[in-house]
Amino acid sequence: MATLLKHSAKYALSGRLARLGVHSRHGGLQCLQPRLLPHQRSASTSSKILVEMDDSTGIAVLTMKNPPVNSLSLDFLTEFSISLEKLELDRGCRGVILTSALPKIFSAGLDIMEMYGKSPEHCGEFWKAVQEMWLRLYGSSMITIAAINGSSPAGGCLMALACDYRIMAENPKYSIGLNETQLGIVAPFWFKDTLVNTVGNRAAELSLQLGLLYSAPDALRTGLVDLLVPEDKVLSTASQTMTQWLAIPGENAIGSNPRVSSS
Ligand SMILES: CCCCC/C=C/C(=O)SCCNC(=O)CCNC(=O)[C@H](O)C(C)(C)COP(=O)(O)OP(=O)(O)OC[C@H]1O[C@@H](n2cnc3c(N)ncnc32)[C@H](O)[C@@H]1OP(=O)(O)O
Repeated sequence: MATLLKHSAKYALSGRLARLGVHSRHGGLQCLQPRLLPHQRSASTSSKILVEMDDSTGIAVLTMKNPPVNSLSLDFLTEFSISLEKLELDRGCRGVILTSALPKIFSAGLDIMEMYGKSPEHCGEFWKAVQEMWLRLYGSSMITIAAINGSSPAGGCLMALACDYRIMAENPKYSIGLNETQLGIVAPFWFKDTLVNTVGNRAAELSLQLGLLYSAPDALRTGLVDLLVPEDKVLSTASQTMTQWLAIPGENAIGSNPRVSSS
């Protein structure tokens, strides 16, 4: 089941890339264009996502840049999933760091404008894109680390939860959590499951029923994030942590993850 999830998530979107006509030097699909530095390459794969890949380390940094708050619109989610799929198909890429280009905000969650006054067809497409984003991240065969450099409510929190490890800026003004209840909506079961897998049953129950948004220190206490660091160290710490994870022999860091190995 675990392997199935990994593989189905990995290949579910490959048809979309093929339709976009993006091909690679491996005979598969192209990840990124070459850059001037010999050991690195980098490309802005879309208007809302910047992907910087370091060939020498196998680490890619995926930076969300969808002002004003990195809300997860249909366009954004589509670009996000395509960017992640390109990295998944790049044999040289072993780890992805997810972060934000915007000051004070990681992601404001689902784009509220996508959910009101839209046709059922549009809502269906939007919801499918939300699920694809989650499947891509949660089922990734790469190590994924969220470098949370700002607030991250609701769907933004889900994105972070879908990563293997979460490092947050230790700014007490930043908040994170699945606060859907406070918005008058119920988080879908797979939002809940992702939270339970991270913080455990009781903390997840309280968190979801009360729609709690945690300050960065409280998020660390409850296990919602794994590490707090000064704001200007979030990305560098994520890189160091990734290097440590990638040094685990074989694919053991992925294979030892209970969400993957026990299902
Ligand atoms: C149908 C079932 C769905 C179940 C699951 C749902 C999951 C979700 O993710 S629902 C979305 C939940 N997200 C939120 O409720 C976040 C709301 N936003 C905020 O809390 C704050 O905006 C902030 C903490 C993210 C940032 O605060 P601040 O820096 O003070 O910025 P502003 O509040 O002034 O916002 C700037 C600008 O951005 C617009 N905006 C904020 N959030 C969203 C969003 N989620 N979608 C679309 N647009 C958003 C906000 O309206 C402002 O716009 P302007 O007034 O035009 O400047």
